[in-house]
Amino acid sequence: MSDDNSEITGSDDVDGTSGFSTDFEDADLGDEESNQGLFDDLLSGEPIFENKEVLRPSYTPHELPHRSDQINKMATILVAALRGETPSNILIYGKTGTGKTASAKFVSKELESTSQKYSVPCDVEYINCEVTDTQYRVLAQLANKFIEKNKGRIDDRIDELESLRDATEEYDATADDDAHAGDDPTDRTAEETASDPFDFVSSEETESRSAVSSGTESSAESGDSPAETRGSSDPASPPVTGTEPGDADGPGRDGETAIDATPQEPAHPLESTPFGTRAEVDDRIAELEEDKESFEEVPMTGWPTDRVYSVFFDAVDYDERVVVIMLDEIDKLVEKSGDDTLYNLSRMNSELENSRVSIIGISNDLKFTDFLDPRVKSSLGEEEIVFPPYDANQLRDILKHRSEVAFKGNALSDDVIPLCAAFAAQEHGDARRALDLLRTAGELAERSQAETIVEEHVRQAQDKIELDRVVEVVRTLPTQSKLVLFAIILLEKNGVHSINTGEVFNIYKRLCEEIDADVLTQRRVTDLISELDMLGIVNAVVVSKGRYGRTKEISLSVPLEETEAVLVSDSRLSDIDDIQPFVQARFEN
Ligand SMILES: Nc1ncnc2c1ncn2[C@@H]1O[C@H](COP(=O)(O)OP(=O)(O)OP(=O)(O)O)[C@@H](O)[C@H]1O
Repeated sequence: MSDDNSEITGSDDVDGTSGFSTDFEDADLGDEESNQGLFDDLLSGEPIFENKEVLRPSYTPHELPHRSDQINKMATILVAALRGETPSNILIYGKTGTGKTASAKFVSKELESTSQKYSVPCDVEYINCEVTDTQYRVLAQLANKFIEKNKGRIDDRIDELESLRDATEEYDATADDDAHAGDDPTDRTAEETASDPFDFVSSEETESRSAVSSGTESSAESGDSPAETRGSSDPASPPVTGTEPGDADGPGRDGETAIDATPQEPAHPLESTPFGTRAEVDDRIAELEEDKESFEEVPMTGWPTDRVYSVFFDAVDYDERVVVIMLDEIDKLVEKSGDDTLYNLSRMNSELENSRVSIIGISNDLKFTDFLDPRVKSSLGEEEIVFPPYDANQLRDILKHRSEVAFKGNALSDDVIPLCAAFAAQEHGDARRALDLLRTAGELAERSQAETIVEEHVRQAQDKIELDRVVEVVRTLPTQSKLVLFAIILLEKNGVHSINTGEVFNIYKRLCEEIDADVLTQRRVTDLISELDMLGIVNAVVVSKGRYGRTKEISLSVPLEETEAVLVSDSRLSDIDDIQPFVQARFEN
């Protein structure tokens, strides 16, 4: 057995790059000799980053400079939820990277934590409609989230009720014992309390016993019966269960327990609860178990939408609470599947009995409400908050805040942040782009083992990000557009300048034949060239040829080799072999 272990240990050694060694001696030797320092050099350079994660889009910052107006406005509207009222619906607009999602998430986090602090039930649910883009999926996702929350709450309640039942059982058993024993309960109480003052159960037992003494013996004198004692208290005040305060079946337990449970008159566990007997507690537990069983999760496809809606509706209305539903990229939902979801969500409040729903819609597209039913439009846009683009100075502040945590002390030269901010400000004031630039510049500096990030790294980062964008756009083009682009690339590669549509079409046709693709008409190919122009991949300008009319002159606006490499990585286009002679043959014709 120990041999086996030594083998495993030896082979698991991270330094053992020469392969598996079977005993410790080999492994030790391997440490020295087989390690060729692949990672050592990289590790030895002073790392530029202190914490790179804070520059990633997934990181939610604790501070959002230049967004306090928008954040305060959101908070002013949503505070209604903490008062148990329904907040107005909110529409948030702004271009990409202007901090809409980050601000909305920040506010909702605050809202949820404050609601917990003051025990006001309020739930916020976030949905990204770019991913969840049909009514079915939105409702199903919401239904399942609320079912999960409901189950969690039911479990908590059951736990509390079980503790209450146990405490009652114990209390009753003790009451019986004492009634038969005829001891002096007061003496025993004192002894037990002294023996372990911090033991909750024993002290509760103690209290129970003294309660028995006062409830049975002394009450005979005072005329109080235990039932009367119980009944006399406020039904809304808390049970003495020893469990954490929660939302069992009546709020506001804490202080009152302390006041009620005087040493002389310790409370019966069911006092101040809506339950008269242990059996009633058991019935309530059974009822909750049944509720829990009755929730049926919605499958991700297959049900009629009205069934999904009704499950969602019941799940939301199961509890008294305010629900805030945050629909990010809401325009994508409307674009893909119309405004039915928003219509259904916005009319829910008139039918809900226990809960209230409020919607926050977030969109990049200022015009999407033009496509909404007027009723949905007015209900959704009760409040509108605009997120303007950041200017270069604001981006500078944002980057400064983040860079303090992200980088080592002297890793940034002075001109880096202003340059990143300036580049991103040109791109419609996009904070995401600014952060990407800064992170990529840092990575490039780290890769070249530089000690500081300088202006040149930022410029390289700008080129790299641009190229990454191009690669992504080209990679996801439909095959026909790829063929048109390939034709343009082949022409450029062969030194053809001022390429016209006819030339592109001829090469395109040959490429289609080569890979057995349908050949589109020249008019359609012209449209595809215009689309490539709009994506910034080619530049197509209309030039007048005098009496020969007008024609389009096309040139590539992206790096040729990298773009070609992306195209041939497509399995269909990679079938085109020996491209060079093929194009030349075309020109010799
Ligand atoms: N004021 C700010 N302070 C710090 N970071 C910010 C600020 N505004 C935006 N960011 C950061 O910029 C990035 C983009 O922000 P966010 O996702 O909130 O933009 P958005 O407006 O929702 O964009 P999109 O519409 O593309 O989703 C995130 O990493 C975010 O943390």
